[in-house]
Amino acid sequence: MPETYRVAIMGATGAVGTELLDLLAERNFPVEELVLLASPRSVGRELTFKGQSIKVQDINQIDFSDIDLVLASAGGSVSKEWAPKAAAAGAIVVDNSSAFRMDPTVPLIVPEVNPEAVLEHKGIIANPNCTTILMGVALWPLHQYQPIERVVVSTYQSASGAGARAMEEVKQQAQAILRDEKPVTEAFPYPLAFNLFPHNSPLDDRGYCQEEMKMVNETRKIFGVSDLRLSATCVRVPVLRAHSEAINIEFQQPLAVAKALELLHAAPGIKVVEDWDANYFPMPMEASGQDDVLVGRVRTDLSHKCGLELWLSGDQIRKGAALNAVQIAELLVKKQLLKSKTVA
Ligand SMILES: NC(=O)C1=CN([C@@H]2O[C@H](COP(=O)(O)OP(=O)(O)OC[C@H]3O[C@@H](n4cnc5c(N)ncnc54)[C@H](OP(=O)(O)O)[C@@H]3O)[C@@H](O)[C@H]2O)C=CC1
Ligand SMILES: N[C@@H](CC(=O)OP(=O)(O)O)C(=O)O
Repeated sequence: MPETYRVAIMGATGAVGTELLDLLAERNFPVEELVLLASPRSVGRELTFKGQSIKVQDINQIDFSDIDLVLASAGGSVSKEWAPKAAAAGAIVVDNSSAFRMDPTVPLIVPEVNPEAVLEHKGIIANPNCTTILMGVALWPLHQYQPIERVVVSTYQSASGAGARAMEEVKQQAQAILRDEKPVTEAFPYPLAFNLFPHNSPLDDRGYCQEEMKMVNETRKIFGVSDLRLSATCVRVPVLRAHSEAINIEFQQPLAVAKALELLHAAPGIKVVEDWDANYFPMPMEASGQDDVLVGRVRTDLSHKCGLELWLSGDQIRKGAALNAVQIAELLVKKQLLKSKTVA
């Protein structure tokens, strides 16, 4: 009999949490028992897993020594409090928040890039930032063949990055504006419908916001290149659940477009989408719901002899968050690092 596991989802009612629930079912993850956790607001609410209704529980009432795997997706402060407790009780925590990503003792993993880092875990594994995951999947096969010197990336990020409430807000704003009413803004600082603005995370004194510096620092850690030169500009756009990115890459030596396409076609987690005659390239509407990162519009940078440019769209909630976390959990199973505890 294959081993089965007691799995807890922290933040089960959120945008990422509900996707985790769907993915565990869809990918037939070997679940023995599923424990759903959210804020006190949601205790008693029922969610469905494989046709079975499961009640959301209070995190304070859970004994983590009964749990084998925790998929944490309830924000940084909840993870900071609960992930170390769960790990100390013997569970492995795959944490979606940014709380532990840059901790040198915590592996930061994109399974298509650095799956072997799973072997170094000490109870907590961090899931990278969504824009970072999507870019990493696309850049890694190119970097393996021709080392990257420098990256300049501009992002076009969906409302889903700010959670389920923000997705609802952008829909409500669109309806209000179409009725000639003033849009309500709560999740975001400004109206997002029919608008865009630089990413709404705090700025540092050099003019970079947190999201932009996550792309720099997390990519360096995942690629194992501590001095990789990378500059990002992150922008929130009125799209529901897929992020797009325009990426300019400078390699050590020139990389032909045909070779780059060959590498991208062969790489895991990528679907090349381009029809130049039809001016058809990756679109967030088509990326939504897909597991693969859609990559296309690969062209030579006319301004630099070692430059290449590409465009991508990827589902922020899926590969940008929940799918990457479930793939890390699958790696733990495959490498026999996840142990099923005997519960009295
Ligand atoms: N690349 C990545 O890995 C990504 C990571 N994330 C991370 O995942 C987190 C969740 O994102 P998302 O699903 O979009 O956000 P949502 O706002 O949609 O969901 C938040 C979830 O956390 C729960 N929660 C809030 N406060 C507490 C608490 N005090 N105790 C227990 N549960 C709590 C909420 O429960 P309730 O419904 O009861 O309020 C809800 O289930 C983010 O904060 C971020 O850290 C998000 C996107 C990408
Ligand atoms: N990157 C998300 C926000 C987020 O959840 O990021 P992180 O997981 O790094 O906290 C966005 O689009 O805004």
